[in-house]
Amino acid sequence: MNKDNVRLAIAPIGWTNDDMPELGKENTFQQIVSEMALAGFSGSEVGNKYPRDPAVLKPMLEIRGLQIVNAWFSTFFASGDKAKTIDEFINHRDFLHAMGAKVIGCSEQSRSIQGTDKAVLDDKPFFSDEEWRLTAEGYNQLAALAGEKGMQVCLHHHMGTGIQTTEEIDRFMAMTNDDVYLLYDTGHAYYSEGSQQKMLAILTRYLPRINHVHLKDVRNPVIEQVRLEHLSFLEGVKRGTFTVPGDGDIDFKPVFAALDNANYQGWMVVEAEQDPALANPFEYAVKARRYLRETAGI
Ligand SMILES: O=C1C[C@@H](O)[C@H](O)[C@@H](O)C1=O
Ligand SMILES: [Co+2]
Repeated sequence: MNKDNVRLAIAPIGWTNDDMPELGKENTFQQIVSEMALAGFSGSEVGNKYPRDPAVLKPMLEIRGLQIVNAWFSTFFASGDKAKTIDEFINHRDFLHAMGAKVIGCSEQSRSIQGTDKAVLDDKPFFSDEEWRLTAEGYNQLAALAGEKGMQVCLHHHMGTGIQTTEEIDRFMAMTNDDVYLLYDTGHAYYSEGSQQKMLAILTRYLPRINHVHLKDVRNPVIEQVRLEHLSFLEGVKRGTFTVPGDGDIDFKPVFAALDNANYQGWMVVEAEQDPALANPFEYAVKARRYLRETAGI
């Protein structure tokens, strides 16, 4: 891939998991960011151990050659919580803007089962026409608010939510304006659609509107356990659904080729939540960095 176009970040979720704070609670903020830098990454997303004051956070990252590239934001438009979502979004946008980030990755969490004990492959929500209307209208407004600061908003399609499958991503992208972008997450696309081919089809269809990429690999045998035992998303994570690129069953070469051919300019973020007691986060960060050097040439 063209090194001038793409930069590499890693998410803290391998060290401390925001969805299950008991995973990695012993890992400190300073350890996390030091290990990210030592593994050879130049960006990070934001985790629950990070100081939220830009005046404190920025110098602690800068001294390690790191910058904040995005932070997760949950929206609740479909369930009618527009005013609260917009209020919180403005605070979040201003924090990310102060940190120098350019994109704001959001996930529509109305009726989401991602953090519950429901079976992720059986019980996901499906939005009504009215819920779709509210969601699209909300995201169009978020894009305008992001634009006020020269930033862009993107939707993180996610397992267990109303915007998970190819059809749902298609509907979301069709109903929103062109300044609403897609955060493409390889792991969630593969997990939802069950094949490399369908995972790639989402990527190639939306390349011009993808402005942020999460690189997650998956372990097919664990997804099979989730299916057969009707497990929740989080139970799957604890059993090892996800791992770093190159360590699981996804072939990332066509992902890199498609992004490169489309002249993708932006961040690619290694995001591989697993139990840090079973998968040492520093070891896996180094493994991911080596794989990206060898396979993507970056
Ligand atoms: O971007 C993400 C953030 C996490 O909190 C989430 O559950 C994970 O799977 C993900 O893709
Ligand atoms: Co992600």
